[in-house]
Amino acid sequence: MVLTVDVGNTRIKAAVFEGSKVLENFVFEKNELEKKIEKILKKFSNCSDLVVASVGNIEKQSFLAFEKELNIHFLTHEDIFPFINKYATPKTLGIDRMVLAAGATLQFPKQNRLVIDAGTCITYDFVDENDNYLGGAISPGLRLRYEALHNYTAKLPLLALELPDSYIGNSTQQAIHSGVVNGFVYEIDGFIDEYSTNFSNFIIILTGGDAEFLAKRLKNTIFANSNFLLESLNQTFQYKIDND
Ligand SMILES: Nc1ncnc2c1ncn2[C@@H]1O[C@H](COP(=O)(O)OP(=O)(O)O)[C@@H](O)[C@H]1O
Ligand SMILES: CC(C)(COP(=O)(O)O)[C@@H](O)C(=O)NCCC(=O)O
Ligand SMILES: [K+]
Repeated sequence: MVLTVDVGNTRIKAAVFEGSKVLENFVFEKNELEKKIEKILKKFSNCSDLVVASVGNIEKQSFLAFEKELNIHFLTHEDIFPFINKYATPKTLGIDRMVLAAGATLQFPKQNRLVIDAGTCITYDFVDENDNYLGGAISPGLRLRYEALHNYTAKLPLLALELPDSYIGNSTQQAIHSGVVNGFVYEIDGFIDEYSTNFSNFIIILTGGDAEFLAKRLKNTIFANSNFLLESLNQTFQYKIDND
């Protein structure tokens, strides 16, 4: 059994895998890390490996307490990945993006793949049919857009996510909802259109905390898989064992 842990900038997501099958999923806050992992390992005492991808401010040291119980694999860009990394700054590429690209490469062979992760940030990652990782884009996520408008202005309130009535917002609140939610959806549809113009035979994978919300609202039909990062983490680990 393998315990996978994804430390994002908002929350921690974890899952226990038996082979390629998910046994259970968990979501928790950063300050609950040790307590939650302890609890998971008590329930799934057959876990032999803990695999972590962290882009949050949690480092390897936070997991060393569990070293007696299982093997810790804290992934970095120095690990082995199934794609050719063409990013101009491979050392600064987020490990979450590397894991997503690895999962896309392994799960969808011989085709162009675009992974969109709508989390704290929206990340776009493109791996072509020859398994070259080319890069993508980073932009503010849904929650971050609401917070940025409030934090960097004097007059804009902090609003909770709400569907806008129209693209023409007729009040401050509606204008913010339209700008944030419609802007978010238009951006993603715009990127998908751009990729579609330039590449054929490509698959789109949508994941992250806002994936379900988004999938229903995009012009382009794509299926969301909120668990894609954790599944990819499990696959990246299996790939590492097979190829090390
Ligand atoms: N319970 C929740 N707590 C925080 N964010 C949530 C929650 N449910 C949905 N979200 C949405 O998920 C996004 C964060 O996604 P997530 O994948 O958890 O981020 P990260 O991987 O960067 O930590 C936010 O933009 C927010 O709109
Ligand atoms: C872009 C990110 C902040 C996204 O983080 P997330 O939204 O998943 O919490 C993360 O992938 C990161 O820190 N990347 C480093 C820069 C890069 O990928 O080029
Ligand atoms: K992301």
